[in-house]
Amino acid sequence: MNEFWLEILITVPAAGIDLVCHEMTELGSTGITVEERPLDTFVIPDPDEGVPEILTLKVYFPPDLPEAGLAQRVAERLACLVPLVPGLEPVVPRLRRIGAEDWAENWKQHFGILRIGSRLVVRPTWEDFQPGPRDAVLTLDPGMAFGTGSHATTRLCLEALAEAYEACPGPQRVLDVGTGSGILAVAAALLGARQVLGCDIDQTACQVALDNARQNNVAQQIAVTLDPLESLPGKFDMVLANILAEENARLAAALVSHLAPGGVLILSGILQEKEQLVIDAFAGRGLAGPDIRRREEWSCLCYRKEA
Ligand SMILES: C[S@@+](CC[C@H](N)C(=O)[O-])C[C@H]1O[C@@H](n2cnc3c(N)ncnc32)[C@H](O)[C@@H]1O
Repeated sequence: MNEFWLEILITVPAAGIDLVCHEMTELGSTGITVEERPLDTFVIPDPDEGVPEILTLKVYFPPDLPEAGLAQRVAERLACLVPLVPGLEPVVPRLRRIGAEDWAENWKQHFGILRIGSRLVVRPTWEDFQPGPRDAVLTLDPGMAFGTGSHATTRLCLEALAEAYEACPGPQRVLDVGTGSGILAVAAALLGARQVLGCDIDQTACQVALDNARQNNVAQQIAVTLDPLESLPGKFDMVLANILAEENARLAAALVSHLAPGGVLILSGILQEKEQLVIDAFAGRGLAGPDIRRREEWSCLCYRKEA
């Protein structure tokens, strides 16, 4: 692994982003980010949201590239683009070294041991933890799928799920729609579910969920499928869906039809401003609730199907 990277900041008119990225890649850059466009795989970009006219690119070069003259070469490439990109300024950018650990390790600081309710503990693989006698420890190495527990939507689901298992016995048959990393499915199995079915539209997520089930020794209780919710057989004592508000609303009939009488429905991934959209979609479907939990800008709605 490289010990450091070379980082250059360039301000670029929005219309010139593609051309500048192309030139920087030609110069040897192996990574570029746009500061004003943070990538959040969970929030669909708002098509009405205007893009700023001027954007800041952070361009990363590997250290084996000759450092001397790199900023000058970048300026020359920018100068070539000036006739094509009105407003582009071919200044010699400042170059700085950043430690590789900034990338590879720093994010781990934001993902530590998480205790949820009286028994559930989410532990990243690199953290040591001495469990108490009643602790259900979920060990997770975030793969290429959503769900570490640190996102508010997952956290809200985990809290609602853990609460459902405060009563004994907790839900025995569980359906996790949009299982992602499998974090909710694994949590349910560790807390006592006998049968958990996770489904996802993403094949990588299904694989990661299975890996996490194996890592936590609950693979026997968990099945994962790519099949769409509408085609899944069975009724469940708990249905979890950490998907977007619009998707929860679209799937309302199918989600409720998979609930056994008295079953618990936990809906997450709902921006607070979209709460009413989901409440309206689930009204008149024989459900009591919702109990609403909120964290940051997110809401989680919990219902119980009438027995
Ligand atoms: C926000 S992630 C949630 C992951 C995990 N359950 C958690 O709570 O952290 C949403 C997941 O739902 C999946 N998804 C979105 N729409 C879906 C649908 N209609 N059916 C099944 N999975 C869906 C996505 O592929 C993604 O893995």
